[in-house]
This record gives sequence, C-alpha cells and structure tokens, in this order.
Amino acid sequence: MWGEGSSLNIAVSLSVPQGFRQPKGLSLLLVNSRINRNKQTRIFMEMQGNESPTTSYQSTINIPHVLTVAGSDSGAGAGIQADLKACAARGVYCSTVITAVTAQNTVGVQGVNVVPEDFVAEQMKSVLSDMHVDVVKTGMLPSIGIVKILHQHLREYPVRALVVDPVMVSTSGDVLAGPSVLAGFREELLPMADIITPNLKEASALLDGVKIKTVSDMRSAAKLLHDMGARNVLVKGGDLPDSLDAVDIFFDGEHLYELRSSRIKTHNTHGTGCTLASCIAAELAKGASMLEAVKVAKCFVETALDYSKEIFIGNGPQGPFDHLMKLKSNAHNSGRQVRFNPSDLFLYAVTDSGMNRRWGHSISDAVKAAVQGGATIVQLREKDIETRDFVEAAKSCLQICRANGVPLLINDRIDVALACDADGVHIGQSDMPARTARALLGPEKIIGVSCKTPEQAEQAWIAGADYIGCGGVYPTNTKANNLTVGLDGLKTVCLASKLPVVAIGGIKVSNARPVMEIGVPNLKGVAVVSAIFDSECVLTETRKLHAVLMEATAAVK
Ligand SMILES: Cc1ncc(COP(=O)(O)OP(=O)(O)O)c(N)n1
Ligand SMILES: Cc1ncsc1CCOP(=O)(O)O
Ligand SMILES: [Mg+2]
Repeated sequence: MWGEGSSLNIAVSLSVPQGFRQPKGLSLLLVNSRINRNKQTRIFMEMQGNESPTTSYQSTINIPHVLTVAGSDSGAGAGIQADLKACAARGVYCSTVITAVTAQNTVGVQGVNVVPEDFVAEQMKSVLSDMHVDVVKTGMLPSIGIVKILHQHLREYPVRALVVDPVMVSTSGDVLAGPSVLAGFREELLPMADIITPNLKEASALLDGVKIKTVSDMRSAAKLLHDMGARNVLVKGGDLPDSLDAVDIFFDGEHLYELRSSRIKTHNTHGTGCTLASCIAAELAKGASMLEAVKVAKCFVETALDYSKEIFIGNGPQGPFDHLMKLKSNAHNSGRQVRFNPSDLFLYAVTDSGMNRRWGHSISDAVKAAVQGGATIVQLREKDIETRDFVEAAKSCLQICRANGVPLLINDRIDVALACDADGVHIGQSDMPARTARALLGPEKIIGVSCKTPEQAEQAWIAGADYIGCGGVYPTNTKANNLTVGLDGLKTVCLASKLPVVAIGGIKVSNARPVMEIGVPNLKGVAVVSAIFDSECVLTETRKLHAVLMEATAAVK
C-alpha cells in the first residue's frame, strides 16, 4: 500500500462534461475557494476565452486524513482522544471508529464496554464510504470479530497505509485485548500492515512469549515480526531494563535502524504508544517516507514528554502528557519535505555582514553565489543587523535556498527563524538552550549546537539537537576570543558525539583536506565564513572549496 517516494496527497481533479475538449485560447481561472462540510477545499474554476458562454467547473483538494480505529479513554491520555490530539498537532484531519469505551483515569482502567461489532462495522462504513482516508491507524481492537470487520473493510476500501499499534495491555497493566485477538493480529492484520509498533510485551506476545530483554533481542524480534508479514516493524524499547537511553528498533525488511534518544524522566507517559502510532500515520498521510515518519513521530513524542514533565493531571502513578500546549510548531506548513540529512553539512556556508559590506555584496547575492558554487547548507550569521532587515533578508535567502534544495539556518535568533519559517537554527553554548529551541521550533526544524568538548556534545544530543559544530579547528579572525581546539580536539569531540559533526574555524582551500581526512565517519563537512565570503567572487571561491572537499572525500573512500 505504501512505498518510498509516494507523492503528497494533493489531488486536483477536474470534472468536465463527457466529450469536452479544451478549445484553443481557453484558459482555466481560479475564481474562488472555500472549505466545505466534508473538509474538502472546493475550488471553483471558470473557463475563460474568446468563446462564450463562460462555464464553471468544480475541483477538490483533499486534506491529509487519518482514520483511527481505537478505544475511547475517559481520562483522554490515550486511545481515540490521544489520536485526535496527535493528528491535530501534526496538522492532519482525523476521523474515528470507536471500538470500546473505557472508564479510565491515571490510576488504571475501571471498566470496559465493548462496542457491538455490527456498530463498529457501521461506523467504519460511514467514514470509508464517504470520505477519502489516506491512512488507517489501529489501537484497541477488543475482539477477533472487530479485527475481522476491519480486515474486510480495508479490502473493500483500500487506503494508502495501515499503521497497527497492537494494543494489548494498558500502561497501567490492565488487559485490553485477550489472547483470541492475538490470532487475529497474526493472521489478519500483520500481513496487511505497512508498519506495526509493538512495545516489548506486545512483541513478545505476538511471538509466542519469546523473551525480549536486550537490544539484540529487539533486533531479532523485529525481523521475526517482519517475517510474519508486517512490511515495517518498530519495536519500542521504552520498557527495556537498565537502559539509560530510549532505544527503538526499526526494520524495513532490509535495514535495521537503532533509533536512540535520551530517556525523559517523567511519570506523564500515559498515551505515548497511541500518540507515536498516530504521528506516524499523520506523517505518512502527509507524504513522508516510512523512516522519516517514524523519526518525526519519535521526536514529537519526546518533545511533548519533555515539556509535560511538570504538569499534574490526576492522582495516579501515570499521568497524561500535553500534545499541544507548548508545541507551537508550524513546521507542517514548511516548504521543505525532508527534515535533516547529515550529508547537508558537507559544505556549510556561514554569512558575515561585515564581509559582505566590504565587498559590496547584498546578503542574498552572496548566498545565491555560495549556493551556485556548491554550498550544501547556509547559515545566516548576521550579528549587527536590525531585526526587521534580518527577517527580510532571511525571507529572500530562503527563496533562493528552497529553489535549490539547500536548507537555510539562522544563527542565534530563534525569533527570526520562526518569523521567516527558516529550516532551523544554529546556537552556541551561551545562546538559548537547545531544548527550549526545540520546543519553540517543533520536531522538524534543524538544530545545530556549537561544542568544543565531549560533554557538550553529549548534552547537545540529550537536548534533541540534530548536529554539532566543532571548532575552531584552526585559528580564526572571524570570531573574537575563540579557543582553537585543533584537529585533535575535533577528533576527540567527533568520537564522543552521537550526532553528525561539522568542523569550523579558519578552514580554507589550503587546509580543508586534513580536516576531511581525520578518519571519523560522523565528521560530515566543513563550515566556512571568510574562505568564501571574504572575497570578490563568492561563486569562484565556493567552487574551489567544493572541489577540494570532493577530492578529499574521494581519497578517504
Ligand atoms: C556550524 C557552526 N558552528 C559553530 C558556530 C558558532 O556558534 P556560537 O558558538 O554560538 O558563536 P556565534 O557564531 O554565534 O558567534 C556557528 N555559528 N556555526
Ligand atoms: C562562527 C565560528 N565559530 C567557531 S569559529 C567561527 C568562525 C569561522 O569563521 P572562518 O571560517 O572565517 O574562520
Ligand atoms: Mg551563537
């Protein structure tokens, strides 16, 4: 149902009368648009041309849509309520088929009332026969009959992807689906699932009680579940004993990925599984690849957990977290499709207003030349510019960068990054903490942090950064009082860092090669200011540096 590179689900269909052919000189004109009751944007178009009369036709754009088939949680931390909030936070429409109503709070599950099977079927038909659903996500499926109904409906109304969260036991330990449902999962749902997201207990139950106690066990479990028919498997290691990190294993049938992040110390974890699966579904509905969807979903959950550490709802041991309160991400509106690719760090161009003034270059002309010369990422480091001018310059640079598929980051200024919807920020040890920047920017934006020591690199990773900048590798005049760490210091930080690294400080055509050749796989490139911007022809200097980096990488391989 789902494949890498599936396109975004914006379909514009134009219905014209049978036998209609567009006459010469006739054009389509968008004259009006509005959202109707069925969440479709209706676009009214008119045919205009020499010939009269003018004819009106209608066209539709579908909004990404997830259907969740799950149980209701009266405490609203998990189940249908979590799914609705997760989809809303990710900017996706969510319809619901309720399979059971639970009386539940932060203490546990006090009661379960299973919805009659024929009424589950009726809800499913109502939604699927009327609305365009991109992705179906399943949660609590309390009976084998309901599993079968779901199976039948998915055959009758195929969707682009099926995300199966095999809910069996609540976080409080209450059983939500008995052993008979297990057979249904194995026989009916796994072979249809584009991804299945079991926790350790669920993975073990699906595999006839096999013990899963280590990351290596998780890897084997992911492979076995894949063999049972699921196209992709995410085994969640939240319950892994003695693990300081949150480790999940993702297997796409070919590659195993170990997705690691720091474990967030909080009791407010009720509903994380439902939220994660719904976020994956939402990202798939928007057109992301499976791995990208999983990574964004994991980052979203971590950020929400971190910012809900202090909230207090209910008196039980496991509270809900807040999907929306402090996550003000507008990233789903962003023009970039891909979040962050470490290879973007290859030739990292950092602007400097003083240098541009000296050579009579505008910021956008300098950025354009750098991008044309081969820069793979751009950072606007404008230390002495009015905020208003900064935002304007950033907007025009963003257009240039977007047109060339190059990410644009803002140095220091999270407000400017938000104002122009830049792709991310670069922050130093005395700038805003990376964790706070992440909460403000949301899970999709790129965050880079300057680090000179292994400890700082560890902290950057814990805080949710995407890469680190390490330097000054060589002495520099561009940044005052900057400690030089040298090639050895760079290597030490790279070896300690779980994140990709870009080297910075005094790097130019004549000395870039030894940097690229330090022989550490996570050193992904060099960041330069004066080497390219302190020159009359930014294009030529960038090209020269690009050639040196290419040679150095070819020699290393
Ligand atoms: C890629 C990259 N690495 C390091 C820095 C330095 O950032 P910071 O330490 O915050 O210093 P300023 O650049 O703000 O003076 C960077 N900008 N980019
Ligand atoms: C911003 C920064 N951070 C560490 S060194 C440095 C300046 C790099 O500039 P240049 O490439 O001109 O040496
Ligand atoms: Mg800074």
